Amino acid sequence: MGRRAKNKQGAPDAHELDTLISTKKLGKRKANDEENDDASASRSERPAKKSKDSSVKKLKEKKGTKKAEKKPLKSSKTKKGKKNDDSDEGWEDVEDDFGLKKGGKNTTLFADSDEDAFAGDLDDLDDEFDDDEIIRGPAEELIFSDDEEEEVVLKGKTKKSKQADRPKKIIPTGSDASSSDEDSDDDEHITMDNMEAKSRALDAAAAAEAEADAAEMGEAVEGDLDEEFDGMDVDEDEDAEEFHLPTAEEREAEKAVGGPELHALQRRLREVVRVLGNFKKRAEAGRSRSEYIETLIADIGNYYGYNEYLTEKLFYLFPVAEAIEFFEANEVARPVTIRTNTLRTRRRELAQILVNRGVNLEPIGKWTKEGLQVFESSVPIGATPEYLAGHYMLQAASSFLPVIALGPQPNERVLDMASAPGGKTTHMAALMQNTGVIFANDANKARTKSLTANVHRLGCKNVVVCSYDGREFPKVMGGFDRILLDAPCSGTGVISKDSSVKVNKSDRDFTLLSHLQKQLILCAIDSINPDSKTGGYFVYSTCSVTVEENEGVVDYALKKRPNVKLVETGLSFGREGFTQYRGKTFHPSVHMTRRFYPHVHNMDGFFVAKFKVERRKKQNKDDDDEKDLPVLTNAKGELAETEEEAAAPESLGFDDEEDKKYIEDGKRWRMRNKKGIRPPPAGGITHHKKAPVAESAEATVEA
Ligand SMILES: C[S@@+](CC[C@H](N)C(=O)[O-])C[C@H]1O[C@@H](n2cnc3c(N)ncnc32)[C@H](O)[C@@H]1O
Repeated sequence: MGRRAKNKQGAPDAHELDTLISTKKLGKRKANDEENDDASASRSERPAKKSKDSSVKKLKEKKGTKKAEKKPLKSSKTKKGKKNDDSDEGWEDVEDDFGLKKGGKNTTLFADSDEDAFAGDLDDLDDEFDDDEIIRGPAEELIFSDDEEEEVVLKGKTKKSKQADRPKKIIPTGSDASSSDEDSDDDEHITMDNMEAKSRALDAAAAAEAEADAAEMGEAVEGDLDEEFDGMDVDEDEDAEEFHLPTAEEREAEKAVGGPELHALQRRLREVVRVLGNFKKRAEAGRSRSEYIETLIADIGNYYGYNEYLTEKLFYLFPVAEAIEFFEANEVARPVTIRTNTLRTRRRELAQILVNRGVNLEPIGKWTKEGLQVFESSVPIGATPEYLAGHYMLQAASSFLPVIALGPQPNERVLDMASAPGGKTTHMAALMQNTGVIFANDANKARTKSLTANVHRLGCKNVVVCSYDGREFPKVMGGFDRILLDAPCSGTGVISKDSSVKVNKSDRDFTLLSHLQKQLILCAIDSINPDSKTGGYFVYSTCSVTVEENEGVVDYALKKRPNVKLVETGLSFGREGFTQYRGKTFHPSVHMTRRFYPHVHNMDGFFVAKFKVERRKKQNKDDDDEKDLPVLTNAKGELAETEEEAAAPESLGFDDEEDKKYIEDGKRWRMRNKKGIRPPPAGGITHHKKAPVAESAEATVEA
């Protein structure tokens, strides 16, 4: 059995993953769909509701058994914390659309996490990520349905809980690999005594697993499809009716009547994967591999509700069997994780308090000293007193990674070029122990509201919030020791959070986004001080898994800026970036970039690249690239004659004349605030130049 399959996140049928796309697994999807009226455009092509097949029934039985096995929170402290709770209360669903039932009223606890990595299609930016709702959210209690199916009522629609069982740990661990149905063992519960030991054990297992995973990935990517499938336990029912791959005409006819019947679609998916596993042996005479692939892509799109364009784009990232795992993982919510705000508390103390409140949690693993994974909670995790006091941030595990890779140091000057709502900014502030300065920028002014709120809530005192189009840098500011560009992207890594991505991205979106990303990456590189004594590092990240938004952008930067090189991210897990992809070849050092996947690491799809920026050498006048370089300016926005001049730290000095009025304004402010004196305006009130903000992210893309 492929180890990747074993380590998949704890979907209700995760323990059955030794069969790659078993009937049960496909059945689960069907069950979800039948009960979720959220039909997307492409899903409208799907067949109308049908009665549940036997596989779904089997799945239900299984789930019922697992529910019965589920144990209540154990610690006495927990019980104490739950004294007013119903015994069946607990964590219902950790998706972004947490469902709450109270007195028949349906409410949504979280609009989204603090982190909200997705920001691709710049049209959803204003509303999607505003976490005010989290801050103000009613402290209602989750009511755990007694129903065997664990259905929750969400916004007037019935939806099956995707988190019926306790989710698996983030990144594959030894315990995951050997996990059976009993993944909610009592001894997995954290206590203050076992926390450190458990963390160490987890870390050792995770490191070993990550290593094995990387090795396996190497084999899988290079391996022939036939080999990939040969060892797999793909259903092979000898008695089953012989499988016939439909012809193009037959598929057209099928489409005309609303697509294939669901059961037939499931079977066809299975069969095509099986055939592709050993094409020579299993293929129908006279049919080509590309016919099978074409059918499979269309069927995956149809089954999981993606448009064909995106299905194909994502499909080719993986060997066939693994692609199915990826699509399947996008149907399951990722675990809820929180980041301890070390400016306010310690992880140990936070864990203790939350355990007392009835939260079942564990450290995420060795790779983070701040992260905790929440398994269950009898209190709303986004409305505890500790949350409100800024002791933690609700933050996807993947979002820790670029900050860890960047490693900002105390007293540095740092730029977070696209920072709202501030998950990573506040993390950096904590690592810098509130020293130095972080310019937290975001082009979308509306989004800086939640950014500012988070900065205040978490007690970050070294953050300056600003709102420029990132492409204005280094014209507005430069000379940074480190920069993070967590770029606007398509969000293909966070489909489990935002399924609209499945249908709302076109070829044009990807072209425009990667163009914007390429512009931003050059501006970020040019804003680094190559002479930084402590840094000179830049991290590029996205919550997308497509190559054109990741390796394609990184490779472009390497070509355009010979003064930068990729360095190791320092992250202990993650797959290597592609150096070759569908006919494209990237710089060999691109292997140092890291990819993270939901089906492998049990976290959102993510990409991280770390660069070291060196001083630029004089460019050859005949260099064709020269004309593509942006106009060089120094930190004051003046045209710089040379690259050295543009990058020179001296250019960052204050211009006394220009700053005089700002200094005077500041003095008057202090007088007024301290003594209540209303100072006369000296030369009138100075209006700071309005920040040039990108009209909107959408406009940026449309441009
Ligand atoms: C992936 S999100 C950032 C998430 C953030 N780093 C965090 O951890 O909370 C990308 C951000 O880029 C911003 N953005 C879009 N276009 C931009 C541009 N041209 N310049 C700067 N920011 C931009 C969006 O408003 C969005 O907030």
